[in-house]
Amino acid sequence: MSERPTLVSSSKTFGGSQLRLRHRSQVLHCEMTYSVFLPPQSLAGARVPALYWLSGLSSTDENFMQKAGAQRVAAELGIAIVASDTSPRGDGVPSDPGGGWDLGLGAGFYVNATREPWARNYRMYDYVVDELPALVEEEHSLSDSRGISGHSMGGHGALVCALRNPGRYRSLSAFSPISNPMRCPWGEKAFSHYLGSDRKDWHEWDASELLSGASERLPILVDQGGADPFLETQLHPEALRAAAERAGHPLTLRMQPGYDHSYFFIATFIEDHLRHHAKALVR
Ligand SMILES: N[C@@H](CCC(=O)N[C@@H](CSC=O)C(=O)NCC(=O)O)C(=O)O
Repeated sequence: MSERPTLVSSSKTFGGSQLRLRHRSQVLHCEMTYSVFLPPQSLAGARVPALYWLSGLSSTDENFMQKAGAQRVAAELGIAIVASDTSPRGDGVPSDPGGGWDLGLGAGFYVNATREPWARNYRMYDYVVDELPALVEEEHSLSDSRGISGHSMGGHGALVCALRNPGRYRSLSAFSPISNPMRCPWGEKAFSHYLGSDRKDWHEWDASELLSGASERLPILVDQGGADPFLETQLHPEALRAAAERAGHPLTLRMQPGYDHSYFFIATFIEDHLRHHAKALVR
């Protein structure tokens, strides 16, 4: 069990609390910061469900909380939101030797790295699936009714975390996910560093590969901007659609004409995602 987090900041919003906290991660061997929105129902003593949010490349725990505009509807629905950082951080944590923003700091890809120099710190999968929920459920009196969502690299993370852990999440969605990381430049770069060059080891971290063997058919909502500059090179939602059709997996993939990859797009459709999650989380 991790030691108790310390409060970095606290602001009242929509009758709830927007908090930022730091703690020592046993899994990542570094200090980590996370953000949590607690709805008014939580402050009144209810043990509320939580939506876990995973952000994309170059983000921290703050991007979603500051830009997505999720708090008003989360307060109405009585859902907490927990946003993780996107990689381990701090002195001694390695990053991209080439100085890129698609590997290393801000780019943990929500996998457990097996290769050096990454293996000691880069265990974001264990962090977001196990360590962080255990910590926040205890610290903020959240229920173990969990949903998961994310954007781009975080959309990939949300899909993989849910598909690998039947029963752990009650709801799943993603914005512009990297749907087939084994077959796009961002994923190939990250996986070859974190997991090594044997592509057989990559399958278990690729949502389009995992769908066929999924033992749970959790409905997935995906929104994808039609004017996203990364759509054709990096994201490949058509691979996820094809895998879902082959597997008979319930996927609602909505192409949204004219929208790009930014948080302006996420802010436009976040309410639909929160209501999708609430159907499974709020009883
Ligand atoms: N740092 C880069 C921009 C990288 C970028 O576009 N990141 C996206 C996620 S991309 C896939 O994971 C993002 O969410 N950025 C944060 C934000 O608040 O928009 C650059 O400077 O070009």
